[in-house]
Amino acid sequence: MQSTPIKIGTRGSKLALAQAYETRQRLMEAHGLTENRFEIVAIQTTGDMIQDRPLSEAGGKGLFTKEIEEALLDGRIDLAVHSSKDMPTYLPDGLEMVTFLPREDVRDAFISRKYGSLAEMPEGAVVGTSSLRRQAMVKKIRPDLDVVMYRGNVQTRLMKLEQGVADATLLACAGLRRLGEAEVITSAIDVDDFLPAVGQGAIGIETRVGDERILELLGAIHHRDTERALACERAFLGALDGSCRTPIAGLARIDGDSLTFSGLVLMPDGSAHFDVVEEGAVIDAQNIGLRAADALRAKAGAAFFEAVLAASH
Ligand SMILES: NCc1[nH]cc(CCC(=O)O)c1CC(=O)O
Repeated sequence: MQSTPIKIGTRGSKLALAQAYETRQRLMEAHGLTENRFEIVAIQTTGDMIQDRPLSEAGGKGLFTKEIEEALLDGRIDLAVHSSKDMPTYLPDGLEMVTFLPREDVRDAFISRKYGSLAEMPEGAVVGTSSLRRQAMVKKIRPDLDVVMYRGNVQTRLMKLEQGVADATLLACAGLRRLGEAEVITSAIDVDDFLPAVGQGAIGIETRVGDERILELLGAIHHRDTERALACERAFLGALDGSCRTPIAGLARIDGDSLTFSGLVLMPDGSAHFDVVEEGAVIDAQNIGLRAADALRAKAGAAFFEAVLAASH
């Protein structure tokens, strides 16, 4: 391997850095390196700077990736480590995300000092979240609970809980585990009760198209089944909604050669929802996601999607 360090780009949040370190660790182990040949480059993004309003109002998902993608295209970094969940459906020309690390726990975590689960919360108790999907899912299951929306990274959201802004919050189990904070999880919610976001728990690595040197390096840490699950989930999301103003959930589960995808769209207030299940061969992952999107669109109708967008403004 050459001697100039390979530059790993990432956002600067604690979680993003933990994911970049995990990637470096896996690369060093997979290639039997004893000496660090990687430099981690933290890049501040527009999304990190906006703290005063919901991101869905500020223009959606690309906000956390633009500056990192510019660095990748400029050659200031060689690869970018992302939470797949935060990645836009379509990437800029010249970039691709084809490498995935083994997926962490995909479930959402219920976190509270007062109650053991959503079901145990009394009427009128407050759930704080910054995700439209979680808001809608909570309202779907428990219309009698209050949901307050607030922004901030994982640490900020946990702090708001301590300050009593909410009685409970929901966060991805994966992020908490990667931060070494799994002990704050009161209970992990079964995916059949609370479908995760597309890409939840999966670290994706973005690279320049055709950068064989880097792609070959990454081949050693790539996890095939995670790639296929993500291909399915991202096809589903892309076919339904490129923005993040629609509460959408989706999860592909792989068992041997077969893949089962479950998808869900909801009204932000949880008052209506439509779900879909599609199965097929793993090699057909992307088509299964597209089929699920078609089926869901047919079931829900165009008026439903218009109503969702009108309600999430
Ligand atoms: N939107 C923020 C974000 N992006 C990725 C994760 C957690 C890790 C993951 O889902 O892979 C989180 C925080 C959360 O949802 O709790």
